[in-house]
Amino acid sequence: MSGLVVQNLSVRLGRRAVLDGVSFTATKGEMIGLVGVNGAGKSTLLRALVGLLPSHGTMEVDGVDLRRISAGERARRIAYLPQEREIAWPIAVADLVALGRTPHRKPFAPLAHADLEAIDRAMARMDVEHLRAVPATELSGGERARALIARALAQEAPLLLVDEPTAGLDPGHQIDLMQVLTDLTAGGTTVLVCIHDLALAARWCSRILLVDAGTIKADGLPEDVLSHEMLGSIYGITAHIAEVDGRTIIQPLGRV
Ligand SMILES: Nc1ncnc2c1ncn2[C@@H]1O[C@H](COP(=O)(O)OP(=O)(O)OP(=O)(O)O)[C@@H](O)[C@H]1O
Repeated sequence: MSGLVVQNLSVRLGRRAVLDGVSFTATKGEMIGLVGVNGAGKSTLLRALVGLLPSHGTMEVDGVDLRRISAGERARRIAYLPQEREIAWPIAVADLVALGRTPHRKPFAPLAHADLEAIDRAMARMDVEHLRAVPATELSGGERARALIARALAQEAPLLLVDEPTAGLDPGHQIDLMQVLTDLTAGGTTVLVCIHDLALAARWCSRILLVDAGTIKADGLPEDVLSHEMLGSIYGITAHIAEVDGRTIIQPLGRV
């Protein structure tokens, strides 16, 4: 089938089963929010999908078994934004974003026209064009986050995995980013986004996977998964939940 198929995915780290029999499918053009408390296993799921962790179980993208393809082929199918925003050397923003094209290029080949277009598109989407020549080590936290997201977007892979992409972004850029991700899904990209901001998750995601202690505890529409009961039992919080223009609005209020 087209899209992502995950069946019985398990990850052990040390003596712990950090992911335990995770199964779900994501069809083309879905924007799926991964929510859950700290340590639930959300980042581990993304890292297993990109092959950064040893895992067991089935992982397929568009019918292709991810375990049977090279790292380069995998990188043409999956783009990944890690949670860490560290950039250790003073690479110019345009060169950082260009790294997203690596899976599409022959070793040492110059950037092709298609690469340059993808880089420009990604920088425009993340509003970092004006920072093109700035060393990444001289960016603010939010600017650095936007440059790193642009690098992932430049990869133009059919599956985009992003770990807390809105962390550190101002409210305007948070909305811009969620709109960019939505536009990508309209073009057929499948997006998995780890997100703690339940207001953004409810407003923008077409579906929510609730990760709890390494398993998928709930999988459904935001208004079904992000209920008062779930917010109380999983997060131990109360919230104001309303509907505006057909969208679920969530405002966390306090502890249960
Ligand atoms: N190298 C490791 N060895 C053992 N346990 C690990 C290792 N790395 C992560 N873990 C554990 O795996 C669990 C899941 O971590 P993960 O980063 O996937 O959680 P998360 O849901 O993304 O959390 P957060 O919301 O805090 O980002 C945590 O309990 C963490 O302590």
